[in-house]
Amino acid sequence: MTLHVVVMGVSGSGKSTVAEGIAQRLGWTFAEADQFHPQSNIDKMTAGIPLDDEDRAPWLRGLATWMARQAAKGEDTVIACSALKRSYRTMLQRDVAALDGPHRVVFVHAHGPFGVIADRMEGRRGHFMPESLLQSQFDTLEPLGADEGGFELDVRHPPDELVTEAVRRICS
Ligand SMILES: Nc1ncnc2c1ncn2[C@@H]1O[C@H](COP(=O)(O)OP(=O)(O)OP(=O)(O)O)[C@@H](O)[C@H]1O
Ligand SMILES: O=C(O)[C@H](O)[C@@H](O)[C@H](O)[C@H](O)CO
Repeated sequence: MTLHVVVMGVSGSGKSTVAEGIAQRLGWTFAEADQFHPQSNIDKMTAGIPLDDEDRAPWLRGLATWMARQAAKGEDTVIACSALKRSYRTMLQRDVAALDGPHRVVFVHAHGPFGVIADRMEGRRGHFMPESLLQSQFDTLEPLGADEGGFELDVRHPPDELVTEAVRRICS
Protein backbone atom coordinates (compact mmCIF):
# COMPACT_ATOMS: atom_id res chain seq x y z
CA MET A 1 0.00 0.00 0.00
CA THR A 2 1.36 3.45 -0.83
CA LEU A 3 -0.14 6.86 -0.20
CA HIS A 4 0.29 9.91 -2.43
CA VAL A 5 -0.66 13.30 -1.04
CA VAL A 6 -1.29 16.15 -3.49
CA VAL A 7 -1.38 19.53 -1.77
CA MET A 8 -3.40 21.64 -4.23
CA GLY A 9 -4.53 25.22 -4.50
CA VAL A 10 -4.05 28.52 -6.24
CA SER A 11 -0.68 30.17 -6.57
CA GLY A 12 0.49 31.60 -3.26
CA SER A 13 -1.98 29.53 -1.20
CA GLY A 14 0.79 27.76 0.73
CA LYS A 15 0.97 24.43 -1.15
CA SER A 16 4.76 24.11 -1.00
CA THR A 17 4.93 25.16 2.66
CA VAL A 18 2.33 22.60 3.73
CA ALA A 19 3.56 19.83 1.41
CA GLU A 20 7.18 20.16 2.54
CA GLY A 21 6.00 20.14 6.15
CA ILE A 22 4.00 16.95 5.66
CA ALA A 23 6.91 15.26 3.85
CA GLN A 24 9.33 16.22 6.64
CA ARG A 25 6.91 15.13 9.38
CA LEU A 26 6.29 11.73 7.73
CA GLY A 27 9.69 11.19 6.10
CA TRP A 28 8.05 10.85 2.68
CA THR A 29 9.47 11.81 -0.73
CA PHE A 30 8.56 15.38 -1.71
CA ALA A 31 8.19 16.87 -5.21
CA GLU A 32 7.48 20.44 -6.27
CA ALA A 33 5.25 20.39 -9.36
CA ASP A 34 6.76 23.67 -10.56
CA GLN A 35 9.96 21.70 -11.27
CA PHE A 36 8.02 19.65 -13.82
CA HIS A 37 6.84 22.65 -15.90
CA PRO A 38 8.54 23.05 -19.30
CA GLN A 39 10.35 26.40 -19.62
CA SER A 40 7.64 27.52 -22.05
CA ASN A 41 5.05 27.33 -19.25
CA ILE A 42 7.28 29.25 -16.83
CA ASP A 43 7.91 31.90 -19.51
CA LYS A 44 4.17 32.18 -20.20
CA MET A 45 3.27 32.72 -16.53
CA THR A 46 6.20 35.09 -16.01
CA ALA A 47 4.78 37.13 -18.90
CA GLY A 48 1.48 37.33 -17.04
CA ILE A 49 -0.35 34.89 -19.35
CA PRO A 50 -2.42 32.15 -17.66
CA LEU A 51 -1.75 28.53 -18.66
CA ASP A 52 -4.49 26.62 -20.47
CA ASP A 53 -5.45 22.94 -20.57
CA GLU A 54 -3.06 22.31 -23.47
CA ASP A 55 -0.13 23.83 -21.56
CA ARG A 56 -0.90 21.79 -18.45
CA ALA A 57 -1.52 18.37 -20.07
CA PRO A 58 2.14 17.29 -20.56
CA TRP A 59 3.04 18.74 -17.16
CA LEU A 60 0.32 16.70 -15.43
CA ARG A 61 1.30 13.57 -17.35
CA GLY A 62 4.88 13.96 -16.14
CA LEU A 63 3.70 14.31 -12.54
CA ALA A 64 1.40 11.28 -12.85
CA THR A 65 4.28 9.22 -14.24
CA TRP A 66 6.54 10.31 -11.38
CA MET A 67 3.93 9.38 -8.74
CA ALA A 68 3.32 5.96 -10.34
CA ARG A 69 7.05 5.24 -10.47
CA GLN A 70 7.39 6.05 -6.75
CA ALA A 71 4.34 3.90 -5.99
CA ALA A 72 5.80 0.98 -7.96
CA LYS A 73 8.88 1.26 -5.70
CA GLY A 74 6.67 1.22 -2.60
CA GLU A 75 7.39 4.89 -1.85
CA ASP A 76 4.82 7.22 -0.29
CA THR A 77 4.95 10.75 -1.74
CA VAL A 78 3.81 14.33 -1.20
CA ILE A 79 3.62 16.81 -4.08
CA ALA A 80 2.76 20.49 -4.16
CA CYS A 81 0.68 20.94 -7.30
CA SER A 82 -2.02 23.49 -8.13
CA ALA A 83 -4.31 20.77 -9.62
CA LEU A 84 -6.93 23.47 -10.07
CA LYS A 85 -9.51 21.47 -12.06
CA ARG A 86 -11.20 18.12 -11.35
CA SER A 87 -9.98 16.90 -14.77
CA TYR A 88 -6.39 17.69 -13.75
CA ARG A 89 -6.81 15.72 -10.53
CA THR A 90 -8.19 12.79 -12.54
CA MET A 91 -5.10 12.90 -14.79
CA LEU A 92 -2.81 12.92 -11.74
CA GLN A 93 -4.44 9.80 -10.29
CA ARG A 94 -4.69 7.78 -13.48
CA ASP A 95 -1.28 6.07 -13.57
CA VAL A 96 -1.26 5.25 -9.83
CA ALA A 97 -4.77 3.81 -10.14
CA ALA A 98 -3.61 1.59 -13.01
CA LEU A 99 -0.97 -0.12 -10.85
CA ASP A 100 -1.53 -3.49 -9.16
CA GLY A 101 -1.95 -3.33 -5.44
CA PRO A 102 -3.64 -0.77 -3.18
CA HIS A 103 -2.31 2.75 -3.84
CA ARG A 104 -4.21 5.84 -2.75
CA VAL A 105 -4.09 9.50 -3.79
CA VAL A 106 -5.35 12.08 -1.27
CA PHE A 107 -5.92 15.74 -2.17
CA VAL A 108 -5.31 18.43 0.44
CA HIS A 109 -6.72 21.77 -0.71
CA ALA A 110 -4.79 24.70 0.78
CA HIS A 111 -7.47 27.38 0.55
CA GLY A 112 -8.11 30.89 1.78
CA PRO A 113 -9.57 34.28 0.87
CA PHE A 114 -8.25 36.10 -2.21
CA GLY A 115 -6.94 39.04 -0.15
CA VAL A 116 -4.98 36.85 2.26
CA ILE A 117 -3.28 34.99 -0.57
CA ALA A 118 -2.66 38.16 -2.58
CA ASP A 119 -0.89 39.71 0.41
CA ARG A 120 1.32 36.63 0.70
CA MET A 121 2.23 36.70 -2.98
CA GLU A 122 3.09 40.38 -2.63
CA GLY A 123 5.27 39.59 0.37
CA ARG A 124 7.50 37.04 -1.34
CA ARG A 125 10.51 37.75 -3.53
CA GLY A 126 12.07 36.01 -6.50
CA HIS A 127 9.10 33.89 -7.53
CA PHE A 128 8.19 33.77 -11.24
CA MET A 129 4.41 33.94 -10.69
CA PRO A 130 3.04 37.50 -10.91
CA GLU A 131 0.27 38.49 -8.48
CA SER A 132 -1.70 39.64 -11.55
CA LEU A 133 -2.43 35.98 -12.33
CA LEU A 134 -4.08 35.24 -8.99
CA GLN A 135 -7.57 36.10 -10.22
CA SER A 136 -7.22 33.69 -13.15
CA GLN A 137 -6.14 31.01 -10.67
CA PHE A 138 -9.33 31.52 -8.65
CA ASP A 139 -11.40 31.65 -11.86
CA THR A 140 -9.95 28.27 -12.92
CA LEU A 141 -10.15 26.63 -9.49
CA GLU A 142 -12.71 23.87 -9.08
CA PRO A 143 -12.91 22.97 -5.36
CA LEU A 144 -12.65 19.33 -4.37
CA GLY A 145 -15.81 17.30 -4.89
CA ALA A 146 -17.05 15.17 -1.98
CA ASP A 147 -16.30 12.13 -4.17
CA GLU A 148 -12.64 13.07 -4.82
CA GLY A 149 -10.98 11.85 -1.65
CA GLY A 150 -9.46 14.73 0.22
CA PHE A 151 -10.07 17.67 2.50
CA GLU A 152 -9.58 21.43 2.75
CA LEU A 153 -7.24 23.40 5.02
CA ASP A 154 -7.86 27.04 5.94
CA VAL A 155 -4.53 28.71 5.25
CA ARG A 156 -5.29 31.53 7.66
CA HIS A 157 -3.94 29.16 10.31
CA PRO A 158 -0.16 28.95 10.87
CA PRO A 159 1.83 26.41 8.78
CA ASP A 160 2.64 24.11 11.72
CA GLU A 161 -1.03 23.82 12.66
CA LEU A 162 -1.95 23.04 9.05
CA VAL A 163 0.73 20.35 8.79
CA THR A 164 -0.37 18.77 12.10
CA GLU A 165 -4.01 18.73 10.97
CA ALA A 166 -3.11 17.34 7.55
CA VAL A 167 -0.95 14.55 9.03
CA ARG A 168 -3.72 13.69 11.50
CA ARG A 169 -6.31 13.35 8.73
CA ILE A 170 -4.00 11.56 6.28
CA CYS A 171 -2.93 8.99 8.84
CA SER A 172 -6.30 8.48 10.55
N1 LIG B 1 -0.11 29.27 6.72
C1 LIG B 1 0.63 30.32 6.33
N2 LIG B 1 0.60 31.46 7.07
C2 LIG B 1 1.34 32.54 6.69
N3 LIG B 1 2.14 32.58 5.58
C3 LIG B 1 2.19 31.45 4.82
C4 LIG B 1 1.46 30.28 5.14
N4 LIG B 1 1.73 29.34 4.20
C5 LIG B 1 2.57 29.90 3.32
N5 LIG B 1 2.88 31.16 3.69
C6 LIG B 1 3.74 32.10 2.96
O1 LIG B 1 3.01 32.46 1.80
C7 LIG B 1 3.87 32.49 0.63
C8 LIG B 1 3.40 31.44 -0.38
O2 LIG B 1 3.61 30.15 0.17
P1 LIG B 1 3.99 28.92 -0.79
O3 LIG B 1 5.16 29.30 -1.66
O4 LIG B 1 4.09 27.71 0.05
O5 LIG B 1 2.68 28.85 -1.69
P2 LIG B 1 2.43 28.01 -3.02
O6 LIG B 1 0.99 27.70 -3.08
O7 LIG B 1 3.40 26.88 -3.12
O8 LIG B 1 2.80 29.09 -4.11
P3 LIG B 1 3.14 28.84 -5.66
O9 LIG B 1 2.16 27.82 -6.15
O10 LIG B 1 2.96 30.18 -6.28
O11 LIG B 1 4.55 28.33 -5.70
C9 LIG B 1 5.27 32.23 1.16
O12 LIG B 1 5.93 33.46 1.38
C10 LIG B 1 5.04 31.49 2.48
O13 LIG B 1 6.10 31.71 3.40
O1 LIG C 1 -1.58 25.42 -12.83
C1 LIG C 1 -1.02 26.53 -12.93
O2 LIG C 1 -1.54 27.55 -13.38
C2 LIG C 1 0.40 26.65 -12.42
O3 LIG C 1 0.87 25.43 -11.86
C3 LIG C 1 0.44 27.70 -11.34
O4 LIG C 1 -0.44 27.31 -10.32
C4 LIG C 1 1.88 27.90 -10.87
O5 LIG C 1 2.78 27.07 -11.52
C5 LIG C 1 2.12 27.56 -9.43
O6 LIG C 1 1.07 27.90 -8.62
C6 LIG C 1 3.37 28.33 -9.03
O7 LIG C 1 3.08 29.67 -8.93
